[in-house]
Amino acid sequence: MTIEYLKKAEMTAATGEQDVRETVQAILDDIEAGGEAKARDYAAKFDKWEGDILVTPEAIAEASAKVSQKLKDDIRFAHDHVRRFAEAQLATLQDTEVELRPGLIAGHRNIPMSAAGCYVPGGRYAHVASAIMSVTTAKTAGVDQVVACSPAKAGEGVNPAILYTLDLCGADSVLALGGVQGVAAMAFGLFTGHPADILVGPGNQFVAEAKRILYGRVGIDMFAGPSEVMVIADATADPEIVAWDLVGQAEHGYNSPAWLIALDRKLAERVAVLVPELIASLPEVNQTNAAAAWRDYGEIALVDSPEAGAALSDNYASEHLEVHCADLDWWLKRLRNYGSLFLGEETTVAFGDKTSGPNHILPTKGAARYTGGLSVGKFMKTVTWQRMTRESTRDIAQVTARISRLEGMEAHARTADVRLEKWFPDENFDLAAVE
Ligand SMILES: NC(=O)C1=CN([C@@H]2O[C@H](COP(=O)(O)OP(=O)(O)OC[C@H]3O[C@@H](n4cnc5c(N)ncnc54)[C@H](O)[C@@H]3O)[C@@H](O)[C@H]2O)C=CC1
Ligand SMILES: O=C(O)[C@@H](O)CS(=O)(=O)O
Ligand SMILES: [Zn+2]
Repeated sequence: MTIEYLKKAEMTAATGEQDVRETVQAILDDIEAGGEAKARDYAAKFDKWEGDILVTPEAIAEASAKVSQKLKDDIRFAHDHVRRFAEAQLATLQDTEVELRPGLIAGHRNIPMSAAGCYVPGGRYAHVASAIMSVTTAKTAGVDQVVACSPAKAGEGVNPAILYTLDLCGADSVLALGGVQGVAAMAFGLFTGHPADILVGPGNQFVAEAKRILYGRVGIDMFAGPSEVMVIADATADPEIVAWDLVGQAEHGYNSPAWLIALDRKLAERVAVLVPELIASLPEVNQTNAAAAWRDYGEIALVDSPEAGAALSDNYASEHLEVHCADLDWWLKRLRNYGSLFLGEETTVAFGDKTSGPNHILPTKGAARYTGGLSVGKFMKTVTWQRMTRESTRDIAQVTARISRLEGMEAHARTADVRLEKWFPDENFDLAAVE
């Protein structure tokens, strides 16, 4: 198996991690000590926003009135797919119970969390689709209190289309806060009195790191940082479509990796020429983002077999993975590590990002090795229960007492002894530790 890099990235997803960690920890400590006033200070400092933090129903109505009917229809179109996909996933989460031995019944229940905090990014772009992805999924799962936050722009507030969307999807409250201050406010219940049980949603490196640091005190969906795309393409692929799909995600920001694994040299060389040309054709902000991302994080690797391509792809565990190859079924079966998979050139990451249905809040920085993206299951706790008849305790209590004594846990053993004494007074049991 050989891998030849036609373009190798200078930077990896881990570049600059330590600086971000220190910045984020300092802001979190400050807000934990200083509460709402400190959160306001950071909104003023980073986003120049000094207006209301808790968005009022009147402000939401006013913002919604500014959104055109055509855009409302498009948002509803996307929302309908995301909600129906989430409902289909919910239907697969079944409670269960089983009789493990006569009289011993054990089960599990899926219980939605009570409060969720949904981060909706808004620094560079107006992430309307992210609002749909998190809030709709939380509400479909049955979360009672859904608090959303999104950065406000100086003099304008939160983007009107995002406010309309959050309201449509069922957010219970909305905070005009972004970055670490938004994440902290949702975790600590500032402005709403509803501290989040789980924080979800994508964001830049500061947002993703804030969630990571808070994990443990609250649940998080996953590490959903700067967007990544990988395309695996063979000689059957259209180089222009491949190149656009790489550029399509590189525009997210200067630190968004776009990787190509090519099974054909001609295709790889053509894409290498096309990508900078396509980037140059973009509007200025998008061009600046994508050019930096491609320069520092872009890669083109040439491999000599599908197996080598699949193995390399699994190492990267990309957030988004597109396959433009013959025999898509082989790839579907073989690939293991990705946030979301797009099979064939008829689909593309942007379709998934905006409208098609499966969630776009997905693991980055290799987290796809151990988790998938956001789904109703992330808002659920699968908790277990058990009950037993007195008769069934006879065997369980004896084994429990013996294992507990072997472990040196005498009080555990006595909780078994006491039951056997009370419920089977005429019987003798061997309750000593077994060596
Ligand atoms: N993994 C996923 O599923 C997805 C990831 N994304 C990613 O979300 C990100 C969105 O990023 P942005 O546009 O920046 O919006 P954002 O809303 O995530 O971040 C903006 C906030 O960052 C904070 N900030 C900016 N500079 C800072 C600094 N020097 N120190 C501390 N805080 C600072 C500000 O408070 C600002 O409100 C992109 O990286 C995109 O790729 C977007 C959608 C899905
Ligand atoms: O990383 C992601 O999932 C993004 O590509 C989603 S969006 O383009 O911001 O909608
Ligand atoms: Zn995208």
